[in-house]
Amino acid sequence: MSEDFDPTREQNTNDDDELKPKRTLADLEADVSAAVIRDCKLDACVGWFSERIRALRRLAKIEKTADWIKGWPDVTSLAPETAQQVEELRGELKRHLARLMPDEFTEDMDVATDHPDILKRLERNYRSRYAGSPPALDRRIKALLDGLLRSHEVRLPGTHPESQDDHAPPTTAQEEATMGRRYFTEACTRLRTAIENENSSALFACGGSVPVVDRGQSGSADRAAATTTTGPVQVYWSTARSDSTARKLVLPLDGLAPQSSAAALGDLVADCQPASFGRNGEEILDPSYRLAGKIDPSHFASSFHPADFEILQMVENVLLPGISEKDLGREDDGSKPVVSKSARHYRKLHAELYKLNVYSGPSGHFATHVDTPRSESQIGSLVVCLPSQFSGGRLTVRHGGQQKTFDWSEASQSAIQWAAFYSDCEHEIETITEGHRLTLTYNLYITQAPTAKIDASNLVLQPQSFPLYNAVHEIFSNPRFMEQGGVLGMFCSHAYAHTSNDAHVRLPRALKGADLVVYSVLKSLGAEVSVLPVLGDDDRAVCDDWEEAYYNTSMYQGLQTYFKEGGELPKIKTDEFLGAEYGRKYDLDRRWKLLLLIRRVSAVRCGARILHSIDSKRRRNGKAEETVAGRMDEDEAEAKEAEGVVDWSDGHFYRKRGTLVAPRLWPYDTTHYGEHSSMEETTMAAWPFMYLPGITWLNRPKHAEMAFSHVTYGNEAGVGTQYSYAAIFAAIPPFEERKKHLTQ
Ligand SMILES: O=C(O)CCC(=O)C(=O)O
Ligand SMILES: [Fe+2]
Repeated sequence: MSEDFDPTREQNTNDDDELKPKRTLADLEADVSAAVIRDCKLDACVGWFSERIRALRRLAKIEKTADWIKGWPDVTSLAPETAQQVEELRGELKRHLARLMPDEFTEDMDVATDHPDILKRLERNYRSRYAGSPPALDRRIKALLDGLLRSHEVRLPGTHPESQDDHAPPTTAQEEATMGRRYFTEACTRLRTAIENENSSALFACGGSVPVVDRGQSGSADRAAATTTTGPVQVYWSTARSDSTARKLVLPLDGLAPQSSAAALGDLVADCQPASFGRNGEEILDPSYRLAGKIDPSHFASSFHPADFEILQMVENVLLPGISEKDLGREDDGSKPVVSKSARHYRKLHAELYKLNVYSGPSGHFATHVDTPRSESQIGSLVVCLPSQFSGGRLTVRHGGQQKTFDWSEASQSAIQWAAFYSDCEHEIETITEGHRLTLTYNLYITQAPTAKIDASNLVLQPQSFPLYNAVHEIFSNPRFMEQGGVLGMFCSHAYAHTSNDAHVRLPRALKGADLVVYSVLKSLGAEVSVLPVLGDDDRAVCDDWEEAYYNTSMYQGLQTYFKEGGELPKIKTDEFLGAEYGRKYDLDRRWKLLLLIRRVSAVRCGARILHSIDSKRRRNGKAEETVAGRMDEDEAEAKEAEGVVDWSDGHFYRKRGTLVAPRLWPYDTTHYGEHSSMEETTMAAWPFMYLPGITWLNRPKHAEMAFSHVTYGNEAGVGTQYSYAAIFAAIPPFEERKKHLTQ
């Protein structure tokens, strides 16, 4: 779409009056709202009826004839009892219509003859793809819908008795609104800062060392020393070319025994194969990127085991907060373990030996990379550096603008040193200038039965101990902040395999670092929290309905006429998926409001664009007054002021975009659906999502994951790929409800 596209170009007139729009954006918003509300009410009534009539047919075991597919069966051909039931349902439909739209419908109307429009809707509904088995809605997405609905309901035009604050002097009400808005923006900014601080202080890597002592002197009876120090380490290896007898190396080198000599170390180094690394799914050898040797675990063994030194417990304490000695239920004296089942159950690490690597001076190194996860449950990597003299070779791990460096050269001869970090953290090994840096690498997996029930509020056992807690507590304590409830969205700080088959059982349990803190803090303060995928970048959703609408000529031309000539509002194109189904089981009023909430309406944004074009034309003619362009600029300035915080509070709910959110974690998929369908329909078929307006986003996405691929046809066949982002959503209860969580 070109910025200077000017739809009024062909009009070639200088007459300003002719160019002056007959309607304003506010007119359009009001008209669109009215039209969409009417549509939602109609659809809700029709959907309600349609479900009942379908259930009735199934119950009466009647075949699905054309008659029924129309949703309006001919009662004369039915058994009297069924005919009566159909009539009762029709009566109910009329009552519903008459109640929701008294200006248009009455109870004594004849739907079939007076309202063919309703019959058409009915048939469409009856045929709809999801008519049979609507996807189940889980508790968490319901909480989001509730939160959004509650926070918008008061602002939806025509859904509440107008002028509640008619009695208050208008200026006071206005001031109050402005102050409320200012507070909201300011509170969101503070929240965002608190989350960022949490991100930057959260640990993503840890390390330690185990000094090598001469066991002959320290004595082996000392049990404490057994876990805090180590004797020399033995490494056994074999190679394909050597005979079957294993070779042996004892580290650190003592230069006395043949197996602890420079020659033995030289043998091991010589028996290594060049170490590759993964790039675009391929194993690559590129010494400029990685210069190292490796031995696979099938060809070596060592006397070192991380479990002997409680290294895994230490890593668990840092990378899986929530698991501590205390949480594991050990009494202080270590005697009677009182197992807190939940804590023990949740998050433990399992280490799997992956490689022996040797980085040798003067040029061994490994440039910045991220370790390829070997499975969806891999959460991190553990590197154990065996005692062997070397210089250089610092390991630096980075996450979210922070970094941690492990310099093992100084104690390289005298200790086993180790580091562990989350899998998605970038890291690099600087050049080894001298000696040999030998490491054992382990993949760290999170272990629990994937079916274990999750109550993630317990994951971080003391959410109160985090500074974020105080920030959230304070903000939640203010009735100005989402007084009616609302929804906060935060993109995850770490990457997760969130489009894997079992992601929905692993998350939120596998949340890392600050993500878990955010999750637990919000949860402990009464929010309903979930991790869900978002398609596309916050409000700039993947399926650009704006572009679609822009080029949808009938709507576009209709809107032009609407503005220029004061014509009728064109038919409003809307899109919502899962609409009726998501309203199922709710009462009728809730149902139409839900429809209204999740319906994607692009007419207002399309109209704003058209007005903008007209404005530019008029400006060029030198007669601009207060223009839409000016208003859009103002909006933009306002948005900037909020620094990306999307604020719903102005109530112009068709002017801002919503977010495409999948109602749960879907696995990656591929589809051929794209052949004759729009991108949006294809997305819906492969990866169903909901359009949710009014989420307050506190940050921007960081890690994308492939959501689905689709084969495209048309001029050129190809494969398209859609990405999604894991985000934490918090449905914030209304002030009155959340007060009870704020007592501490
Ligand atoms: O040896 C190290 O410090 C890190 C090794 C590493 O990054 C790897 O093997 O992927
Ligand atoms: Fe690595």
